[in-house]
Amino acid sequence: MTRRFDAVVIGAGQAGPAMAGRFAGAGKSVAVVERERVGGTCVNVGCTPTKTLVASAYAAHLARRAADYGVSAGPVGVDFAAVRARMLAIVGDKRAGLESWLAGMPTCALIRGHARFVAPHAVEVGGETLEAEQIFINVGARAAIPDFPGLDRVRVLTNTSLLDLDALPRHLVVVGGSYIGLEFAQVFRRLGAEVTVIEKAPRLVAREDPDVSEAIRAILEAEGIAVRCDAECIRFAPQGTDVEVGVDCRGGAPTVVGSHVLLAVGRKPNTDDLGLDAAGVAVDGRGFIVVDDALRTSVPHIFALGDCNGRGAFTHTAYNDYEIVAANLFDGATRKVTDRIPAYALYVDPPLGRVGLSEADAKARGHVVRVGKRPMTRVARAIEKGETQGFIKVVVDRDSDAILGAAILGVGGDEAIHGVIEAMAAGRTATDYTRVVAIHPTVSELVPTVFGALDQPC
Ligand SMILES: Cc1cc2nc3c(=O)[nH]c(=O)nc-3n(C[C@H](O)[C@H](O)[C@H](O)COP(=O)(O)OP(=O)(O)OC[C@H]3O[C@@H](n4cnc5c(N)ncnc54)[C@H](O)[C@@H]3O)c2cc1C
Ligand SMILES: NC(=O)c1ccc[n+]([C@@H]2O[C@H](COP(=O)([O-])OP(=O)(O)OC[C@H]3O[C@@H](n4cnc5c(N)ncnc54)[C@H](O)[C@@H]3O)[C@@H](O)[C@H]2O)c1
Repeated sequence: MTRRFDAVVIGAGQAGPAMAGRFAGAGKSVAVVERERVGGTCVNVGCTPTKTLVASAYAAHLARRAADYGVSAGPVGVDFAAVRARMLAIVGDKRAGLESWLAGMPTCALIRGHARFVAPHAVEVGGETLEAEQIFINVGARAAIPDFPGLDRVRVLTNTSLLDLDALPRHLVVVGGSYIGLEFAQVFRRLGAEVTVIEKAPRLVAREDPDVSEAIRAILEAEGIAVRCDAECIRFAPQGTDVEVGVDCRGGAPTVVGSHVLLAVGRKPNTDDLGLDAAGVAVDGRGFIVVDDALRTSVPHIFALGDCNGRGAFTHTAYNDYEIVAANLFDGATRKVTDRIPAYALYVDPPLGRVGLSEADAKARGHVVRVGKRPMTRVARAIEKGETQGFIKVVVDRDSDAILGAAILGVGGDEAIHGVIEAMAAGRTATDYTRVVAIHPTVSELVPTVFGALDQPC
């Protein structure tokens, strides 16, 4: 059987449902094909569940520190089943909300199953062919599982299967010390597990400046997380019911034994089983769909949005991909993905808010930079809250006074960074920022001060 639509959207992640909504809102027919769960990675196994866990872990951490605030809370216990139940309830609500939103659109059909191209204008789902004028690929990514020696002899977890555990691991070994690895590492440590992080690079979150990496490492180690960097030749072997991880670091023991292992070494686009050849859609060497500045693939009526195009790996970048494509198709705009200023947060606690270039990247691109930095120990709000780890750092182009980037590692850093994001989006200079009158007492109020104290020792 063949059904015809104005548009077919493959994947109900962060861009697809919104795109379907735009078509349906314009009275056009649209099919959304989803092979797993509506809401994709973010809602089901990414942002939403992890941030509920971060919240539970924070509550446990603060309860243990209650005496610091003059509060006696008694012994702190963690009910892992209740933590999970809270997580599942919030995830379930969010997914159900999206499902009912899609179901409420009269010209939108949600079709369950795996979609595969059979021609440039046609995909097949469960024996049925769906034809459309335009096709939008929003298939996301999954955990990369490299072919480590011994992997076939042990059980390892990914961000997806870790969420299925119904008991707290005794000792979680996290391979990969970046976003996914570090968020889970701190969560499980705070919930009561022993945790070791193993990272191949010489430092954690190595795409950040060294001072950021060092501060994050210090925060995690202070909570009892063991960190092993420079780990070459990861290999696995069973040891009873435990798993031995060979690490070959420059220093320290050559193996770490844990009850559970999480692999968090990057993501792989879900493009290998999509029949892209049948449509003539080109991918790069890592399987990401090649797109132009307007997110068109090598086939003009097919667009790729979200993690599968390699232009971003965040929920807000996937959604922004939708905004760009929709504005260009429906509103006559000429928006481009290269206009996007990179911004993101790492949800360790305290969080790292980031925008634009790091100091190292700015220098590598030839900027002569001025840097402003202030530790959280000198931020009134952080002192009052009793959470003084981290710092505010801004990077400015010496010649143009342009704001190049910022990092706020500290309490409220994920929110306070938005002042800088918005200033950069509005094209404001560092001098402009020094004239902002911010609310006292906030972490944000120190950002103008930092811009006004460039090149000064912190
Ligand atoms: C543990 C974790 C935590 C994260 N935390 C954050 C965070 O705090 N903030 C943030 O911004 N980002 C976070 N991310 C990243 C974020 O989840 C992704 O960037 C985002 O979900 C990408 O959205 P997407 O629409 O591109 O793809 P996805 O959300 O992955 O959706 C793709 C959908 O396509 C479906 N699909 C795939 N192939 C097919 C097919 N052939 N046929 C039919 N359906 C198909 C999949 O089942 C899936 O539902 C996190 C990711 C992880 C793993
Ligand atoms: N807060 C957020 O917004 C958030 C949270 C989680 C995930 N995400 C998204 O998910 C994506 C994937 O996250 P990720 O942390 O899996 O990937 P990543 O690419 O950010 O980091 C992978 C880490 O694993 C290390 N690594 C690679 N091979 C290794 C090996 N053999 N042994 C030890 N370490 C090794 C890398 O050096 C790197 O530090 C991120 O790029 C991010 O966009 C975002």
